[in-house]
Amino acid sequence: MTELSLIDVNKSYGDVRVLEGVHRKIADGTFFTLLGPSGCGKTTLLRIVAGFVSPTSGQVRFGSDDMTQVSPHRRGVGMVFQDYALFPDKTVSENVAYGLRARRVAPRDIRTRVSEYLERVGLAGLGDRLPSEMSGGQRQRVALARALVIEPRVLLMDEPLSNLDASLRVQMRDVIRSLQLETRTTTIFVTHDQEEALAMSDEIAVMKNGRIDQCGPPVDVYRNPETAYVADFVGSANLLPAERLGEDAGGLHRFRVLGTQAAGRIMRQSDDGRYLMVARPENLGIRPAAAPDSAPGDGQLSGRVVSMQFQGYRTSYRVALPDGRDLQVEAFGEAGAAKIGRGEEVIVSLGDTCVFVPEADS
Ligand SMILES: Nc1ncnc2c1ncn2[C@@H]1O[C@H](COP(=O)(O)OP(=O)(O)OP(=O)(O)O)[C@@H](O)[C@H]1O
Repeated sequence: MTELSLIDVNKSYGDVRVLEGVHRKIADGTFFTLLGPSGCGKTTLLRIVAGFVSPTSGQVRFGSDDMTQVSPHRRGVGMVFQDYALFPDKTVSENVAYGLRARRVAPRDIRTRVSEYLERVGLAGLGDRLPSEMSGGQRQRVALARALVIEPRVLLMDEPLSNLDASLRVQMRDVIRSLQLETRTTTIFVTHDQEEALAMSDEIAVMKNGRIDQCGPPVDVYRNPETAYVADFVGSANLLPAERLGEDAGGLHRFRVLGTQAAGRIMRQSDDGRYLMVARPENLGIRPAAAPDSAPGDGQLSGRVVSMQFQGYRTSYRVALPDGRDLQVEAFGEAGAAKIGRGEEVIVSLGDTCVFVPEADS
């Protein structure tokens, strides 16, 4: 169990700044996810925590221990990689035993702990197989057992699910998260898959160009994105230009949005006073314009359905607005029962859960 501190971590390769001012405390036992597109610095940060890469400046601490100059094999980290990185000529048990042998644990204890961890990952009885005789999901379970059997201070996982097919990926999320909760190992998990990050994490750090753009529990990051980048990267979002009109009682701000008005919270102040409204597709309402009392009122926009996809429990609509923009709307339950057809005129209500972010990215 370890609290992990990243203290003003910077990394440059020549003139290229790969990490800039990464500063974060990760509480003991947290499942912490680094989420971002390719090239934003996730793997570099993970490798700095592991000790394979030295930061240009800054510190990595495990508890009160400064690990910045400590070599990787002395940090007590367990690692799981995308490509499993198992020894192909060693059996499953030998693979799992590797870290214990290196630590000179007594052979009898090694046997006990290896079978305990094989059981924990659901591979009891398969210890004599070679990795080549296992499926992708099973190989990743071996890698997980090998990383956890040493009872690491910190577990580091670099896109561990990316090589698995879609349904196995979803199943393995559960395996990894359950084991992490059982062992309470402080974990850093790298992914570019926002769904994976939302489903598994205690905290998500959304990275952009070597910086953490926003960090928080999944529900917070999803509901209260502070930038358009985060709103767009985590879940899908309609982003509409919004002109601030003033502040209501209760701290809500009133905006003009495409000719109508909407109120909501400002998540981060804009330097130039320009904002975007973030509206999640599932928070927008949709109804036929032909219904009685359907002139668009406050907080409503008129549009026309240009595409409709019925997906059972929900229906996804794309609604074209008169100014040429499209809105994505998701309707669930009865409202989502594909009742509105392609080409129909509709009224979209903006609802009261919209938030506002600066138009310009910081
Ligand atoms: N050894 C290196 N020398 C020079 N540049 C490097 C080195 N390692 C990484 N980089 C650069 O640092 C940036 C961040 O790379 P990193 O692998 O950390 O990104 P990432 O977010 O993990 O992306 P991916 O998901 O594609 O692995 C990239 O622009 C990469 O080209």
